[in-house]
Amino acid sequence: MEDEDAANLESFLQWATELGISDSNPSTTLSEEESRRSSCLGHSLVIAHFPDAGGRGLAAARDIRKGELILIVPKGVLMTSESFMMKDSKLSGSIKRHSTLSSTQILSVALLNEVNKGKSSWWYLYLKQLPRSYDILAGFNQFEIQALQMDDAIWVAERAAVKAKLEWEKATKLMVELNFKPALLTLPAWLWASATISTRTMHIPWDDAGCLCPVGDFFNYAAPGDESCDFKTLGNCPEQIELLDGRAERLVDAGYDGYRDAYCFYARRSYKEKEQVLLSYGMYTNLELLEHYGFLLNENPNDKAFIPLEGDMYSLCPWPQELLYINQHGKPSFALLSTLRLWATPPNRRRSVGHIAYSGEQVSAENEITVMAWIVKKCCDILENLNTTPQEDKLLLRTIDKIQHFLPVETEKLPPTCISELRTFSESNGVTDLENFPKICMSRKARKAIFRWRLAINWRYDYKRRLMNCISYCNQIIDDIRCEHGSTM
Ligand SMILES: C[S@@+](CC[C@H](N)C(=O)[O-])C[C@H]1O[C@@H](n2cnc3c(N)ncnc32)[C@H](O)[C@@H]1O
Repeated sequence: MEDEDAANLESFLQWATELGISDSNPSTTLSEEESRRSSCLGHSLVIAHFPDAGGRGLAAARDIRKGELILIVPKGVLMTSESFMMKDSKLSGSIKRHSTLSSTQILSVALLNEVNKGKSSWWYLYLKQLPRSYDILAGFNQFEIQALQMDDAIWVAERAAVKAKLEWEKATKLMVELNFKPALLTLPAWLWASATISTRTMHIPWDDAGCLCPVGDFFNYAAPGDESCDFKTLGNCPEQIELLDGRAERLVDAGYDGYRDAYCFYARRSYKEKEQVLLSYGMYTNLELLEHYGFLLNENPNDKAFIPLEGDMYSLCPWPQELLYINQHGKPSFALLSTLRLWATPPNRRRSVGHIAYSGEQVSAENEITVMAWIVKKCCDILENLNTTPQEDKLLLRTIDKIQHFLPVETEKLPPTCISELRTFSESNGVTDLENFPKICMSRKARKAIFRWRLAINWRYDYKRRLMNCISYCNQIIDDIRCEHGSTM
């Protein structure tokens, strides 16, 4: 199987090379040896495996400077609804008769249409490189969704599943017209196609659904941090300036370049040889990464924990609700604090102190204590009402580690909540006897189910840790104020 995968990858890279995909900047003079190279990779990038950071990905083939052009994928190789239709008049004619389908539905049908062609598809070698399954929320079953525990997260997952099913139902007539094989008319096939699009497409200006970009879609993700454009570093890379995101201070590491007629990828920072070269797909919280990409980051600077507020609080907030959150270190956001400070002010004084609250200043020591105490109580209430404590989640994660490594599970040492969740998981995978637990890892399907269950527990554990950090943060502020103003506060 590994030999077969390696052979498939080699054929794919040969195909990509013939079609003009290249990791060399055309304006760079290559050595004779490099010019003879038969692969589109090897000058700037090589395919490598990163078990803890996305699996298959691209590593630096040499030291790379920030801003360097590292990969070019010509327009002709991009898979877009337009390019699919150009190569297939039957598809194009049928799609015209289904004008109510969204651009993403059309791209999903077009992708499945290529899979339906098997070896005769022009993109066959690329299609063989696509993952066989995905872990995005739309594919979670009820048990996996409930394992998220938080109502908001459960709602996001259920919405994703319902949306995918509705889109599939609406596209079925077109897929029947196109004579898809029965297996490709099913919901699992649709979920595969829409997950391929969700996890791998890149933005193009002429189609909202984006494009699939062979080789370019091997880049794994790093969250955008503080990478404002450093013009001094870019001095040697004038082409990068063209990809500044309109506002001239934001560096975009990939984009369609109309001048080159190609998708171009630039290094967002400097890399040492063999380091993984990463791409920022956008700014996402961990729940959004799970929803759209099927993974979580241990350290995500853009992660946010939301807590439900009282109805009258929202009416005092002039900012969008997404700004009312607790950050990854447990600190309430500027908008959340400002809103709560105003809410904790008697209604007849709100007008006069509004400008203080909205500028992010404390209204008074007393007001600050009320706000911090409210947040502490809210976080404690949420934590108490969830099925498991963070410590129990940690135990479950350790237990899952054992299961994944085929080690025996000592259920007698686990608290009842963990046993109950283990039992529900095992029953939903056809094992009634917990002693036999490790055996269920034998099947690929069960391994995937365990992986998704682990993702859900990981997400809720991170959420709870943020709330606990927030409780410590707010209690510390209360203590500091009391210390400063005396314990009567
Ligand atoms: C565009 S693909 C990247 C290439 C992919 N690893 C492959 O083998 O084809 C995006 C997918 O890679 C995985 N991925 C990307 N970045 C990741 C990261 N930092 N941690 C874990 N998984 C990641 C996720 O499964 C995601 O949906």
